[in-house]
Amino acid sequence: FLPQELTEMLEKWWNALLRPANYSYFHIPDDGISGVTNDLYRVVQLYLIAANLCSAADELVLSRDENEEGITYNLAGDEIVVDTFEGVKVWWTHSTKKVGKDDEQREDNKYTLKMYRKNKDFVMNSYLPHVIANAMEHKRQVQELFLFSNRSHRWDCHTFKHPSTFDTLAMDPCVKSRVKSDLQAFMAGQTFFHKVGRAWKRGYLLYGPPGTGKSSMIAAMANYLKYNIYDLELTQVEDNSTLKDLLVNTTSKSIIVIEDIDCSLELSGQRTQQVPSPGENPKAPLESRVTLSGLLNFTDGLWSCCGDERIIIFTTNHFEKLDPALLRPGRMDMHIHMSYCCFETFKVLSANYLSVNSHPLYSSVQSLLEGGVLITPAQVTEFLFGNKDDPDVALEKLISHMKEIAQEDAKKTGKDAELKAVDVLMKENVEKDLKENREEPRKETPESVNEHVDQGKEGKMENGWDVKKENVDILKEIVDTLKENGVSLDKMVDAFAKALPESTFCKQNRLAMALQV
Ligand SMILES: Nc1ncnc2c1ncn2[C@@H]1O[C@H](COP(=O)(O)OP(=O)(O)OP(=O)(O)O)[C@@H](O)[C@H]1O
Repeated sequence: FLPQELTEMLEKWWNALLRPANYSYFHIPDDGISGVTNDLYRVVQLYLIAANLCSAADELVLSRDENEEGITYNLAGDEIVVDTFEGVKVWWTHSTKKVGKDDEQREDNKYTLKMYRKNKDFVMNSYLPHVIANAMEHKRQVQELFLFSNRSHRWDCHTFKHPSTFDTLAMDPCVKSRVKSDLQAFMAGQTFFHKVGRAWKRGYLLYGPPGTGKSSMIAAMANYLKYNIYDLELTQVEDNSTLKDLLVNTTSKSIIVIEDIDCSLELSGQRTQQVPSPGENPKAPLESRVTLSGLLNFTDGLWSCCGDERIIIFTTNHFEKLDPALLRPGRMDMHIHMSYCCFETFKVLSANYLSVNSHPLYSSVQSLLEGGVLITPAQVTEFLFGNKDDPDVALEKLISHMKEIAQEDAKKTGKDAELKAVDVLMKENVEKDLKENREEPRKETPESVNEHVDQGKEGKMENGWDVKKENVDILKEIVDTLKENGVSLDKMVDAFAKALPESTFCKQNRLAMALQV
């Protein structure tokens, strides 16, 4: 047995002797200079998997990290895999050597990249950047995502496994493809953003009623981009300075979400730092002192550039309540309206939940939706999920629910039309009365109107005016019967008005009031 040093020296000479003069070699050990882990080693490992080169080898070493789900592949001792990039051929090998003695023995692993000497510069300047880019993309695709939530001044980390994707998201197909293209352009936009001097970030405002898929959209975005999510609960943030600490501690390639921005803070008008009033605990956690200007400093001020490739999303159910400062062009780059179900949306949900792309009942769903029934995707999914094994039952139940909504709406609309008709009638009557009497306008009071009303015994009206109860009851009965027979309220009002003798102000008013009841 020869001492280790001598063996190594002989090995070196032997290799040098064997090495053809026209080849160059790059060694990539797992331990970098001064004992720091060499990240390039892991990058090469990922690249060989991503480029499917490992599968070409006959012998592989498999391992699994307890924190990772997948298996890691490595080339076994004598395996050589060939890669070709832009017509240039290179060879990869992997070797493991035991070094040190007894207790201090450890394994040194390294990849060796062999190339023709004439291609050395190309490998340095083009091939290796290609290896790194591909490995990073692969890492992005397979890595776990995390959801961070803020507790006071720090982030708590949770594994994020939300199944929502752009395929499962039901929404207007045009809007969906616009969002996807925008995200793609953003991801690939590093050079562009830097060229035009803009921070590499993008803001989205998602708005719409509850249950239309705003949270699902955020999850779909995160899964699509492979970005972690920072769910920022503003009411838990003490002040602007804590907000700053939290935001500078978010990483690149992440989505920062502030949900229900209209409810998170009384943002409107608070553009200046609030000062705690005397006696108030300056650290009071419930009374957030984050201001709109503090928040805006992070969305488009200097601090927003502490980290690249970040997306900021605000959501709201009440677009109209937002401060115009938040909506200013250039602040939120894209406003995305998540709306009630349309037929296209329904078809996506139906395909996902029931695995059907067409059904004889689709036409009924379509006409109800196109007839103006407002139902959220969340409501639709309840019917589909609850009956996912029986599309007939699922669709029948959904249709009957939608009919109920339509009837409710018709009732409400009827009431609106009713009130509108009363309004018009009363206005016309006042004008007519004034014209006929050619008097100065007289301010009507309940008492003065009552003077017009017949002297019979009264029923109390909602508006405080008194009218004869039996007349109101009869009128209500007639109105109900006509309604049941599908006579519209406008027609009823017309018919009643005509049926009355060329009447006095008080009689017509009584009709109007009765209808209002
Ligand atoms: N557009 C949609 N596409 C697919 N599923 C949806 C959609 N909208 C809602 N859903 C379903 O309804 C559930 C609730 O929706 P989600 O939480 O995304 O709505 P939201 O608009 O964020 O509601 P809120 O404003 O109350 O937070 C989701 O888990 C999903 O199953």
